[in-house]
Amino acid sequence: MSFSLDAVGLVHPNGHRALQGVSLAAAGGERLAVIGPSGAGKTTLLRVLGAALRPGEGSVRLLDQAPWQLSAPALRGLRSCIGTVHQSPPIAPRLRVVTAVLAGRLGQWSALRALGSLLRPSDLPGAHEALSRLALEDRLFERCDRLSGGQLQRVGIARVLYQRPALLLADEPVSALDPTLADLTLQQLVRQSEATGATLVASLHAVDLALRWFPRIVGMRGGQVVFDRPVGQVDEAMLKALYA
Ligand SMILES: Nc1ncnc2c1ncn2[C@@H]1O[C@H](COP(=O)(O)OP(=O)(O)OP(=O)(O)O)[C@@H](O)[C@H]1O
Repeated sequence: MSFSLDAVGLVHPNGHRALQGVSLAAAGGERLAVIGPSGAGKTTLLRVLGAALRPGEGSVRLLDQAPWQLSAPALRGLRSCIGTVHQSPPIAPRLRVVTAVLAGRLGQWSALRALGSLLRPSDLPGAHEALSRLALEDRLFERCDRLSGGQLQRVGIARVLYQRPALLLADEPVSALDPTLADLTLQQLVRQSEATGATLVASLHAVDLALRWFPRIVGMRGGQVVFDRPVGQVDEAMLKALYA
């Protein structure tokens, strides 16, 4: 199993319950889209899958490990095998695009190599290849604060493609992109999953994109999974009820 959640519940520090009784599992290489209205708990779910949030209830296994029973170094090692595409990527504004992309492998490199790469980019062909998949190769040496929101979002995705994680999580990965780029970007995420065997979980507001690119659709509402079906079994009535 790539991940499995059993009866997971999570209450945020302000007392707001974001997840309740969530059970969900996926085998390596599966591709799931998580859809549902704003506030349904999609981001919270992805943060649990990224070992960034520890739920108060239920059990979590990620890449065959129980993250919250690991030592700190082992947890860091597990996190380096999980890649997250954020809605707004956490990228320092003054960083050059090439450095931001190469940072995808910082967790896998020795401290010396990581430091060296920050000072002098060590794998230009790798960064170029990841950026060219998102039509951004001409921005290799641009500073990140000179990019548009959509370009920055694609740099964040190139970084995760370069990382080559075993579990690839994408939180609204195409929210800042026009329809053509959104399609190209999802195609690249799917290709990555096919080429590397990575499990891909993406939260999406664009239901049409979820249905086009993902074989399995998970509907969330009010912190709960309300359906989990192969795409061919998701119909209009289910979508209407989900967003009602
Ligand atoms: N850090 C936090 N502290 C307190 N409450 C939070 C926090 N993060 C999320 N929430 C609350 O938890 C619920 C689920 O939020 P979450 O961001 O997971 O939903 P979502 O489905 O991703 O929403 P959206 O589609 O708008 O991004 C919401 O009611 C939200 O207000």
